[in-house]
Amino acid sequence: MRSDSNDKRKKRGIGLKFAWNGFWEVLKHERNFQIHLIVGIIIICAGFFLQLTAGEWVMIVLVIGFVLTAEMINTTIEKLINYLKPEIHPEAKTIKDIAAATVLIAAVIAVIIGFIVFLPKLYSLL
Ligand SMILES: Nc1ncnc2c1ncn2[C@@H]1O[C@H](COP(=O)(O)OP(=O)(O)OP(=O)(O)O)[C@@H](O)[C@H]1O
Repeated sequence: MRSDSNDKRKKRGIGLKFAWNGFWEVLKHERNFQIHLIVGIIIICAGFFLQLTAGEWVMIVLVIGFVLTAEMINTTIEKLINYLKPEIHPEAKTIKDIAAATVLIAAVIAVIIGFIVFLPKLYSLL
């Protein structure tokens, strides 16, 4: 019984370690992810400066998470295609283009929400 729960805890720890490895891999090697993360950090600093409300924070944190997650899914799909189909192929192109579109949609939504949240605050500063 006790060893069962120890095993479960150990497995959860290993799972977290693998997830951290994946995050670190993307952080170290993926330029677009690095850019999105830096922009996210700048937006969070601006949020503190402009004293966002709880509701505004929820929206900003959600869209930052949405863009970073989309970027990670895009990277995963690119790596999967490079592994399974390294040669030029029209299906590989379509799959990669659709994965890239996921990031584009997330980024456009993030910019729209950023404008909705930040423009009135910046306007009231002037
Ligand atoms: N095997 C392939 N066959 C056909 N077209 C491909 C293939 N690999 C990539 N492409 C085309 O090149 C584009 C860029 O793919 P690539 O794998 O270089 O992504 P990337 O430039 O690393 O993308 P990101 O900037 O999002 O990391 C794809 O969207 C696709 O249009």
